[in-house]
Amino acid sequence: MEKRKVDVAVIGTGTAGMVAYKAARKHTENLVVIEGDQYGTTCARVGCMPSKLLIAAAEAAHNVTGADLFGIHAEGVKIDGKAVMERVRRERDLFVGGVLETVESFPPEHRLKGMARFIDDHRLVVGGQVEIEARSFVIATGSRSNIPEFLQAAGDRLLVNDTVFELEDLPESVAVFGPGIIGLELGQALSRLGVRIRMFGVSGSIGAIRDEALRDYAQETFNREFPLDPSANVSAVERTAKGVRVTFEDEMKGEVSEEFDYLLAATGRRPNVDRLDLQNTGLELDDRGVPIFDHYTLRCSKSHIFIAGDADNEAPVLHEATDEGRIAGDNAGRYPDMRAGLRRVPLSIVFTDPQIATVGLTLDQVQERCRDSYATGELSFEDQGRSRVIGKDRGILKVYGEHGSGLFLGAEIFGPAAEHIGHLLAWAAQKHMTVSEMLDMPFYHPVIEEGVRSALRDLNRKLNIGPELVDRCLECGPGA
Ligand SMILES: Cc1cc2nc3c(=O)[nH]c(=O)nc-3n(C[C@H](O)[C@H](O)[C@H](O)COP(=O)(O)OP(=O)(O)OC[C@H]3O[C@@H](n4cnc5c(N)ncnc54)[C@H](O)[C@@H]3O)c2cc1C
Ligand SMILES: NC(=O)c1ccc[n+]([C@@H]2O[C@H](COP(=O)([O-])OP(=O)(O)OC[C@H]3O[C@@H](n4cnc5c(N)ncnc54)[C@H](O)[C@@H]3O)[C@@H](O)[C@H]2O)c1
Repeated sequence: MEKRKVDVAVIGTGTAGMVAYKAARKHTENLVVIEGDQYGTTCARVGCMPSKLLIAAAEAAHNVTGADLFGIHAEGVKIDGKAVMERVRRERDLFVGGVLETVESFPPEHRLKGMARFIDDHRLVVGGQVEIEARSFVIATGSRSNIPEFLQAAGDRLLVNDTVFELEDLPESVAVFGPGIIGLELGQALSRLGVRIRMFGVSGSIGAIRDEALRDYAQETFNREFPLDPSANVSAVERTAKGVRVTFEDEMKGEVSEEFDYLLAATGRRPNVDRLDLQNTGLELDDRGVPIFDHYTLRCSKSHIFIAGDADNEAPVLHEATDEGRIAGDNAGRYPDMRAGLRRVPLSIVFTDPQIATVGLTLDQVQERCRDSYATGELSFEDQGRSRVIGKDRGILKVYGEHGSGLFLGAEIFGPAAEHIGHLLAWAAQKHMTVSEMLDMPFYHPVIEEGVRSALRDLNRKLNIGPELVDRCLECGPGA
């Protein structure tokens, strides 16, 4: 077996791994970045980018078919499924191409292909052929779909995010399992592109929404477009000659069987740490087998091993993978000297319509931190001026603030432009602004952000800080 000795070994050449490699390389030229599968990253190849491309096509279709609201009737709308999927792949390949160029810019002696596993605290075997001894490591192995056993009965008609974008044409029908982030984004997009879908959940959860009222409202909203049961009772999944048959309990009809072309499993993801043979290291693991690590240094236990991205199972989104890769790579490079890295205010956005966004502390974290010492401001987008003008008037915004200090703590949104409002609120939370300070900022008219102002005013009133809330605010302009 070939043996190599390096300062730093980065395991995984996804987003976190590539950023970690670049950060570590500022400290040493004797390093290696390992990839066990394809280059190109989950985000570009089978995640963020192709899913957003499919959603963009769905939005275009929805804008046409929804134009009736404005008195505009588009006749004979035709969705060309092959063209839709071709564009998704064409644009996706451009994003992947950009990543591949970056990987190819790394010196060949720094790149290694093969699955890595630990044989002890300082040594890896890669692809069964190369032994790497390193002073420090970064685990950046990402995550993969977690598919419950009973869904495997769908056989070759079982889709996950790795395979769905490879479909040549849009199918006629898809059973979507998991009304989480992936299921909602892809399921709604498929539905808007004319695919018959039905969505099944187990735990009552919808897209990680914490607030019960918001969750119920979201369920009702999605149910206007496609059937979604977040607590479905599914008794069987079978492969049939045509596709997949799902047997489930319908509230009105009792036991029902429905046939679909495909079954899409969007039932959560698991970190890729189970194939690293971590038992050969001295790392302390949590109950999911993920190394215990420090949030600011990304150091696992008191070791020379760091972890970043989806592998650590903390905040499996792209900008966190990037931040964590930078911190972990820098610390692996400078080890045993270490630095606490910048961790940003949590921000999550789900690209459904209406969108879902969570900012700062979640409702349960607010309750844990403040007990009864917090208040919730609220706004319904149903009578928000700009939202009504553009016909995007479904939604609720909830904002949380602390009694006494008047600090803005966090927010949950199911509504229009949540991707933008989420950023606005995240920036305010990271700057530790009080609700009053946020209300001192300018608000144009007529914009959706005026709804944010209304929610903040409601919050300040409930915190006994703000001015009295008036029913019809004249200075706000009509509909604000
Ligand atoms: C459908 C979908 C849509 C998404 N949409 C969004 C979005 O809109 N916005 C957002 O912020 N996030 C989104 N995400 C999440 C985002 O894609 C991930 O958080 C991010 O890509 C994680 O990056 P990573 O570097 O941790 O993992 P990856 O990019 O998966 O990289 C891990 C790499 O490690 C390799 N590897 C694994 N094990 C080994 C081993 N033992 N040896 C060697 N190599 C190994 C893998 O092959 C892989 O290349 C989405 C995810 C999915 C699935
Ligand atoms: N816009 C974005 O930022 C974006 C988009 C997609 C994915 N992601 C990331 O990917 C991660 C994984 O997404 P995900 O949607 O797979 O996971 P998720 O945890 O968001 O949702 C999984 C859903 O599947 C349900 N479920 C579990 N077992 C089931 C079963 N047997 N039958 C039916 N439903 C079942 C769960 O109750 C949950 O609702 C997310 O946490 C997110 O961080 C982010």
